[in-house]
Amino acid sequence: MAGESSGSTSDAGSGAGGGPVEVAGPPRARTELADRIRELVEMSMWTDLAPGELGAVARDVAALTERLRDRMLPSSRMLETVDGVPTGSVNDPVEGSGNPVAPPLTGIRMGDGEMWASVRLGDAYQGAPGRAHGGWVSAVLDHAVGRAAAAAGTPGMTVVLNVEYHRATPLGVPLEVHAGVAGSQGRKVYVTGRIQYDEQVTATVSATLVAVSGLPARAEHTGDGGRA
Ligand SMILES: CCCCCCCC/C=C\CCCCCCCC(=O)SCCNC(=O)CCNC(=O)[C@H](O)C(C)(C)COP(=O)(O)OP(=O)(O)OC[C@H]1O[C@@H](n2cnc3c(N)ncnc32)[C@H](O)[C@@H]1OP(=O)(O)O
Repeated sequence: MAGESSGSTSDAGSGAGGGPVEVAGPPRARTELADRIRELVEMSMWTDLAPGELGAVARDVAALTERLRDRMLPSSRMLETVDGVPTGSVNDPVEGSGNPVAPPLTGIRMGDGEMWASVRLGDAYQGAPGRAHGGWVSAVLDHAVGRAAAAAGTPGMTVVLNVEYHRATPLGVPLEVHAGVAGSQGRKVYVTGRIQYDEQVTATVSATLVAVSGLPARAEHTGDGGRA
């Protein structure tokens, strides 16, 4: 996979010069499909079509789903492997640009035990009126701390996630996400992180992860979906 411009990611970790490493995107056709589905979801929240027209749109959507069902993998993309290693970043429900459920994360940069990314939470992610749902804010931070731990070469599972919501996290704007490993003890890896909008930190996280052997220290994009 290494060296391919689409469908593979850079190693999680520092670049040759020690600086952050850009993470390449997945195959364009998969991102495009997921983007169009995201727009569909968002528009379903805004549309004021009459019920009869909504019914017709629903039938159109069902027809598109049938078209996708036409040719299926033996198991869902969530379980796809590359060289026998389970991978997740394209299909991840937080990060994955190929997963329409994901906001997703964009402009991901990996450093040594650190990650940075942007995310825009659209109207579908609203909790309290006009602000992002706290569960999604937590999900973004959980993912960020997982990536930072993996970037330190100690991929693991979150066992503690303490999120503090300092102020409203706004919808529909580019938010900046950062997480970095603060220390470790045995298999436990301590990671802190934050989400901010326009220099204002809206939420912070302090997490403990337990390093689990067998998890990949790098995230690769999946298979050949969308390239054909
Ligand atoms: C995760 C995939 C990473 C892939 C990386 C790929 C590359 C990067 C790409 C993309 C980034 C991906 C980012 C993913 C983001 C998603 C993250 C999630 O959704 S995580 C799901 C929620 N968390 C769980 O479901 C864990 C549930 N817990 C467990 O399954 C077990 O506890 C497990 C496997 C984590 C550890 O179990 P044991 O049996 O191996 O180990 P024991 O001995 O119980 O614990 C080890 C140490 O941890 C402490 N510990 C365990 N739980 C603790 C807790 N709740 N609080 C404090 N310490 C705890 C223990 O006291 C022990 O400490 P002492 O070594 O004795 O000092």
